[in-house]
Amino acid sequence: MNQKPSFDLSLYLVTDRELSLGRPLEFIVEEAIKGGVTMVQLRETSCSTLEFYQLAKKLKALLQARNVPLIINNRADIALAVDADGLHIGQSDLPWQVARRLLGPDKIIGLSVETLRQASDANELDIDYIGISPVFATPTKTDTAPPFGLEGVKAVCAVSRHPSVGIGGISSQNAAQIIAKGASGIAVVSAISAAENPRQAAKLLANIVKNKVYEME
Ligand SMILES: Cc1ncc(COP(=O)(O)OP(=O)(O)O)c(N)n1
Ligand SMILES: Cc1ncsc1CCOP(=O)(O)O
Ligand SMILES: [Mg+2]
Repeated sequence: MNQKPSFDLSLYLVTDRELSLGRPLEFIVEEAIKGGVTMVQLRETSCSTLEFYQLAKKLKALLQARNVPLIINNRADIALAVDADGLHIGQSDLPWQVARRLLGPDKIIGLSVETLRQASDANELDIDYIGISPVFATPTKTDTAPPFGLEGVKAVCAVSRHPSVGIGGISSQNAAQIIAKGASGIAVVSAISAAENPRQAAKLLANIVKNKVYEME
């Protein structure tokens, strides 16, 4: 019998090939895992369905071998096609009930919350984690709701029964504060994908999340 895989939100890499300085996606993901990434979301904003599917298939093989869950952004069809571990949806995506019906009880479903009200409403939903979105303004995604800021993260964590990750503008400079406000982890795009050394960047972030401290180098 299948069971929902246990998952660790500590350091969640969200992919973006456009920010990866010309390096292949597999390189970024492999290096990030070596540095301590615990979850990976395939999020590619300008790519055909065929290419998205092919990337998902490649990542599934790579991540399964390393015991790291693969989450697909937005596309339940692709999550099903590659038997991914889960799906991340936002407030304007497929409704969570439909996602749950399609994927079944054993897959991980993450939902973005953009307001405190959405966070408290999410307590009634059969989802597995929430993304606090965005914590800070970020050039990586500009069509967002107003940022929560650190006090917003604290308020969301206080009302939510779900584990949470902060996302948006997170770096080694502010990661510890997000964890200190009650989030289970951080989700990052540019802090790893655009880093000169993605493995080192992931290592530093993983250490900060684990120890809740900012360390120099
Ligand atoms: C972990 C995580 N949190 C939030 C988001 C944003 O989702 P959404 O609001 O649906 O925006 P898009 O990513 O679809 O542009 C996320 N992807 N991951
Ligand atoms: C996908 C997403 N959802 C909210 S902000 C964001 C992008 C985060 O990117 P970065 O970590 O580079 O700020
Ligand atoms: Mg979405």
